[in-house]
Amino acid sequence: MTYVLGVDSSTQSTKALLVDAADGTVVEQRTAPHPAGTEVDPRAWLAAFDEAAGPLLARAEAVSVGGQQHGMVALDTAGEPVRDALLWNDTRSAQEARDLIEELGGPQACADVIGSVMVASFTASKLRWVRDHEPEHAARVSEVLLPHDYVLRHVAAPGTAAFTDRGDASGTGYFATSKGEWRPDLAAAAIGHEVALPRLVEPGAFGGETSAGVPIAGGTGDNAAAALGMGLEPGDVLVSIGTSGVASTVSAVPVADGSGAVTGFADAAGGYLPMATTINAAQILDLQGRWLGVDHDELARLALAAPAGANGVTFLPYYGGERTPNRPDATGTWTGLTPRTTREDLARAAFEALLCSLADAVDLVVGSTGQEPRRILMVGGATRSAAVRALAPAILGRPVVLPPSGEYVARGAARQAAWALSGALPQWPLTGAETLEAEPTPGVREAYAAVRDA
Ligand SMILES: Nc1ncnc2c1ncn2[C@@H]1O[C@H](COP(=O)(O)OP(=O)(O)O)[C@@H](O)[C@H]1O
Ligand SMILES: O=C(CO)[C@@H](O)[C@H](O)COP(=O)(O)O
Repeated sequence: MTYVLGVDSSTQSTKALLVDAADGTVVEQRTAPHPAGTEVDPRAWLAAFDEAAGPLLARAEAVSVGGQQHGMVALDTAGEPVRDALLWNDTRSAQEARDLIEELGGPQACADVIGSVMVASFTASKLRWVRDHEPEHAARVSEVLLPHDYVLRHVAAPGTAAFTDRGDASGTGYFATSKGEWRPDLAAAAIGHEVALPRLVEPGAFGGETSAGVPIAGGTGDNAAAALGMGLEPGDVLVSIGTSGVASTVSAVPVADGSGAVTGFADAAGGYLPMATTINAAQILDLQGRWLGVDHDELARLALAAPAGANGVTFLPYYGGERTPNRPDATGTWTGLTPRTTREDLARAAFEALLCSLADAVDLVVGSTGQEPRRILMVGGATRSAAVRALAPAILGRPVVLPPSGEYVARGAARQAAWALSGALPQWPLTGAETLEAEPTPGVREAYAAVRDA
């Protein structure tokens, strides 16, 4: 048996899968939590890697990591963090994103250069924020990595120079996505001086090895890894409901959407990954459960006991600011509350708001391709909820393919490692997927849209 190790270093936790390289069967699985917040000491991710993946590494013949995109890991000359990492869901750099867009010549020019219109999530805007608000930290920044690059360097033998891939690089704001090249001048313009950037590893190649000689693939961003893990094909739309809500698809040609609705990232296989991302997703349900004093199962039961439309209760779930639509300073807005509103209505409204927000993201991605999707697939932690599974096809207005419960980012990282090991992208069957169907409830989306557009 040849085993490969795939790791997802995502927003809330590290998930490690030891996988049979021949067919993708998961042999062992471990996780470790990450600290909460949008500003995190990145060394916590290294400890989480050691806890979750460390015990599996000795049995693997290759390893790779998919990581939360965009996070700014700013290091000094000794390779130590200058400050805590600012994550993709930290919106403090919204003005800096606008400034950088203007310096590039406006939204379309920005999309033409980097593939996307920058938002607060992008690494470059965070570098600019540090330059303008923490000049003493900015002056000490000598190298900038993304979360997965930082984890991979920890996994690699001491002295290995950091490496990354074009998928994750395309979310920085200083990478020319359609050309596949760093733009070190844009990184320097963001932070105020030149900084070292990780070496780019080609799709399906190794970038280094561990002290024990286990080869390490280039890794990638978590959404590019999920596309690999799901075997996404053109025409498929993947909806991921984790900390972020994501609608993504794969494309052979780059996207440059000057409206900013769809980001034109690269994927991990040499193509592109048009995406729309929300900042508020699974945690809408976490918060609602806390407010109602119930766990996830009870929240789902309450929601399914209320009628579609939650008796007129609707809300915009933009609690942490939002990115799709681009409202970094937004907060949550509830409407339709009356003396007759029940706990069931409140629970139902949470699922409907989450799914309406995701339906908006799906529409944007579908609109960018101009084609009705071949399949809509759904993954991520919140798909464990019976109410998400029941209401998703009704609100998305289409059947939804649900693969067996699993960690598809980590599976994608494992597939990347197996690719580099064998020299060919292995075909791993995805068996046991279920198709979820329900009568569409367009009225729910109309009510949500009315509040969103008010
Ligand atoms: N049964 C459930 N119902 C709803 N949400 C759930 C359930 N189980 C887990 N979650 C949520 O899923 C989220 C974690 O999903 P995950 O895809 O691992 O996120 P990330 O990759 O962003 O770290 C958490 O917010 C968690 O509360
Ligand atoms: O910012 C984005 C995509 O642009 C997010 O999708 C992050 O990549 C975090 O992902 P999760 O931890 O929620 O999976």
